[in-house]
Amino acid sequence: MNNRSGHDDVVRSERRGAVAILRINRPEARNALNAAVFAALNRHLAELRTDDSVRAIVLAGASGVFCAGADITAFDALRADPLIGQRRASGGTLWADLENFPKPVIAAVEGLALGGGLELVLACDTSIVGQGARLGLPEVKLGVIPGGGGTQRLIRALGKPRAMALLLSGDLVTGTEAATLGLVGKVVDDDEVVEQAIALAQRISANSPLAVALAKDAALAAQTGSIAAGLEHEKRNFVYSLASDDSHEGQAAFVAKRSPNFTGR
Ligand SMILES: CCCCCCCCCCCCC/C=C/C(=O)SCCNC(=O)CCNC(=O)[C@H](O)C(C)(C)COP(=O)(O)OP(=O)(O)OC[C@H]1O[C@@H](n2cnc3c(N)ncnc32)[C@H](O)[C@@H]1OP(=O)(O)O
Repeated sequence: MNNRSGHDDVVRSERRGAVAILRINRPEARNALNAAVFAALNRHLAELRTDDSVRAIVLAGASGVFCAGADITAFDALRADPLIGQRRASGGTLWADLENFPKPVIAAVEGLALGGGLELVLACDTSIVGQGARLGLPEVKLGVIPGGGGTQRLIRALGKPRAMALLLSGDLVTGTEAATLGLVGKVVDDDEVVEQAIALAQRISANSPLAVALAKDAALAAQTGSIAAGLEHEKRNFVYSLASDDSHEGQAAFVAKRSPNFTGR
């Protein structure tokens, strides 16, 4: 079905054990983001948040492309949306919901991650990118600027000189260059991206879900506050993890020389 109609399968979900894979599915528009995609992503995340059988998420795109950014043909809808000015970012709170999701989210970037597509990557915890992929924030070439957190997350990821060069030129970089810059987690062969992202998600899923959530929560605090406040946040989470059933199970499994069976409590 032509997804330009905004049909509900604009985001497809599949499972690999404890890993949920979400695929943006608008190949006819290079997986460009529109209201239907945002609504579907929000719905899937809401379901996965409370599904204890899911321990990690992989975000990917259909047909060998991650995402070509916001749907440029939807700009009129954005202009007409009275809430855009009041929203923290265009597209609502998806970006922050993704960044603060209580389970790890890994972007599997094949082909293209442009504009809002790269902003999705930057909101994820980490990313696996194909060496030949092209990434960038070309918004300034369209007379707009990133509206999904790209100006803030790019400078935190790369530092001012490198971030400004990409942000103000709209230049694209390859997956290999992105890895060298520190824009992505890992670069792999183009045909291994999704499987490597799933493999990373599966390794994370074997760990204590509670410890993973507490570690992510503490690490994210480093992006917003002082190191003193971040260390206090880490200490609170450490003490909480030490008192958990999972920490007792991890200790017992080590002593008994067996694999732990974590419950996330
Ligand atoms: C009202 C409530 C709002 C809800 C939320 C809505 C979305 C809000 C998101 C807000 C995000 C924050 C701000 C972000 C802004 C942006 O991301 S701006 C867009 C940045 N991206 C680009 O500039 C990329 C534009 N596209 C291209 O450069 C090229 O198309 C390509 C991606 C490099 C692919 O080129 P090629 O392989 O040569 O194929 P094409 O023929 O060019 O494209 C194939 C078809 O796909 C359509 N398409 C591609 N990109 C987009 C896009 N971004 N938006 C819409 N459509 C796109 C292209 O038009 C072709 O379609 P057809 O002509 O019908 O075949």
